[in-house]
Amino acid sequence: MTVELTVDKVSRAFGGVYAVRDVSLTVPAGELRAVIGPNGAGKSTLFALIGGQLAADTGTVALDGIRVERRPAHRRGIGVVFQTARVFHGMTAFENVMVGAHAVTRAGFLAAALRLPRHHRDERRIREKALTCLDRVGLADWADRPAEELPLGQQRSLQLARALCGEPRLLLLDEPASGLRAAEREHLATLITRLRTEGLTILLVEHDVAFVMRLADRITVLDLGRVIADGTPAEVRANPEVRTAYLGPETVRPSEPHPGVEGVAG
Ligand SMILES: Nc1ncnc2c1ncn2[C@@H]1O[C@H](COP(=O)(O)OP(=O)(O)OP(=O)(O)O)[C@@H](O)[C@H]1O
Repeated sequence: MTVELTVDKVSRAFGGVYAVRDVSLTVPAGELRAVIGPNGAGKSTLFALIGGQLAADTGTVALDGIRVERRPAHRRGIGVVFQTARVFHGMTAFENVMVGAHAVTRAGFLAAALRLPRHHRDERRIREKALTCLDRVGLADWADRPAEELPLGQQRSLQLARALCGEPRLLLLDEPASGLRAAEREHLATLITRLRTEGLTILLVEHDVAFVMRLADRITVLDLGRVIADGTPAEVRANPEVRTAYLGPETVRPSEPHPGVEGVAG
């Protein structure tokens, strides 16, 4: 089920200004790749171009060599957890995940409306799948709780469960650790690592550079819409261009560690 992601020379401009320009990257199957960069570097735009929430002006996106950039988001086989995503209020954790699972049943609306046997089979399958997804993120015991009552860390896990129910081959996580407390971050880090071990290819945008350095196999660094570095966490940490992008040219001295890029990473 693992899949390789290839982004080739993707660009997208807003009002004549490039948010993402000629970005190319390859994430081998089963890799956990982080994308970092200063504010406005183009990280969220790049994610939306890969996930299909935004159309690219030029360039291609392929999964295992099959181009998907013209497909709508729900037909790309990509699960996305957005920075701004919220759980659905007034629904239990289980029902929240059911919404994700419904997206992948094929029998669809007509079968449901006519109450065909196929619909009942599907419904049972969806319920089982939703429970499995909750279990995968450690929320099985919380299935019947109203989603909005879960602590923020568990709401994030719930969003992950919802994305997993769409049976993605690639997972895009946009700042999944933002706003979480230390213990919740730890839990999330363990969960993401486990999903990767289970065979998912994962792309992660995160401002918490320490979190990223610990988790990622490789890191791609964006600045002003372009890729300025790509390498292992150690390579990226040592890259002078990356330090300059984060701090600005005047403030960087080669011998000086940068708290964002190096200091926190130990
Ligand atoms: N819908 C839009 N309309 C106009 N400009 C946009 C739009 N989306 C993004 N931009 C611009 O594109 C550039 C890249 O934005 P983007 O949100 O992708 O960066 P980012 O790296 O995710 O930033 P942050 O870390 O602050 O979330 C910014 O200059 C932003 O103002």
